[in-house]
Amino acid sequence: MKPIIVMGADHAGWSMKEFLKRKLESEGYTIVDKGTDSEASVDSHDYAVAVGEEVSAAEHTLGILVCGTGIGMSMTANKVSGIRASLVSDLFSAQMTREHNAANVLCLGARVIAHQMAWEITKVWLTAEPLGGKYANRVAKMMAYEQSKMKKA
Ligand SMILES: O=C[C@H](O)[C@H](O)[C@H](O)COP(=O)(O)O
Repeated sequence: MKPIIVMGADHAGWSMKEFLKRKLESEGYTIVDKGTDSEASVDSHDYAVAVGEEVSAAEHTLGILVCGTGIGMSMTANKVSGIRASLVSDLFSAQMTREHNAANVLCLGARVIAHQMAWEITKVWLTAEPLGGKYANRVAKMMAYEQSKMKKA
């Protein structure tokens, strides 16, 4: 079963988000678009939180965030509990971040890579699956640390 894809972008990433959304819809994915809807200047933070919270709350859901570099999106999304967001610019990392790190949000930089490269990365990222075993144990440690900090707060 294909995951639901929650997407978000700031003004710098809007065009790439729209491109990827069309591609994903043509491949049969269901998209939840959290905006933005134009190239008017906005703050990436708002979209990273909106996508992160939805991915964190819902089963069988993955997120894709696009800003100029992908950096602001990834930094902010990783503040949301349950989110493992990774900024990816190459195909090997796209595969590894799913297989080894079980990333649940993909961040892309529209001022760093071309639209077509973003689509190639997205396809690899969505095809790769977390490998489990020692990798799952490492991800579990990561999430246990987050949970321990939340309890103290
Ligand atoms: O990490 C942040 C992103 O790259 C933003 O897309 C970028 O900072 C936006 O810059 P500006 O508001 O100057 O277009």
